Amino acid sequence: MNTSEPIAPTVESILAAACEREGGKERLSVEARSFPEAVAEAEKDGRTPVIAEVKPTSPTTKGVREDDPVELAREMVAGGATALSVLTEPEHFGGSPETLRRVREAVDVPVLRKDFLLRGEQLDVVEADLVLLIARFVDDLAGLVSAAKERGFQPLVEVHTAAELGEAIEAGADVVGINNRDLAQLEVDLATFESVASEAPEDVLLVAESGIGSKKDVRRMREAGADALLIGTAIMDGDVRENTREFTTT
Ligand SMILES: O=C(O)c1ccccc1NCC(=O)[C@H](O)[C@H](O)COP(=O)(O)O
Repeated sequence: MNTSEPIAPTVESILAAACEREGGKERLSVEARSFPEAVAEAEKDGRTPVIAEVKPTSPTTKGVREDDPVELAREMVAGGATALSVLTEPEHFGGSPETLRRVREAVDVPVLRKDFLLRGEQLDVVEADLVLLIARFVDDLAGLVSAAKERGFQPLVEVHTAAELGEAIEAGADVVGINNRDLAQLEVDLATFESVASEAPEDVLLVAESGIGSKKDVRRMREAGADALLIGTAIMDGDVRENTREFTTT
């Protein structure tokens, strides 16, 4: 792991499970749906580019959403989502690679694989358009970014600090997610995006992640330079089509 900070016990447990998880048997080759093109299309239509997250549960959410994830995904797209994020982590988030496979087959927007991937062979478990790589947790970030690109995935490299942003750029990231949730302590602060985004080069596509719960938050992240927003909890809480519509229209 790429940090010496103390880590919350839940995150220790997530990482221990991620270390144990096996990779795929054969190297994948993916024909990815372009995320930058989907973002440009949303902007052209006057929709705020939102990655809506199919997140059945999480360590910081109460309860589990039992509805069919494919139905939820279709509703999110009907609400104007530019892309979807699907949890594939089974132990703490109620996700699975099979859920991602079914969702990607059912929709035509780009789909992000949301997991805690640590090694190249773990990329080979299921096809997706984007894969999340968390700078803080990956030892060889440049190696994993290259491994993802070689397979055809678009890596979304997640950072939480300006130093991690520098590592992500150095590693070849074109799409960077700035997570407002501190994965060491699980605290959320939207000021994180504002301070880290101000250090980002112009040509990087910036995604504001976590803790976005209102139109006011959307405006705040957009004003700070977010090209797109990743929203989970606030979309999963209630009518997902209406919630997605609320965030995609300003
Ligand atoms: O969401 C959690 O509880 C969580 C706990 C431990 C590690 C990661 C966690 N979330 C990962 C995410 O990045 C979010 O699912 C995503 O950014 C959406 O956030 P939100 O809109 O706040 O649900």
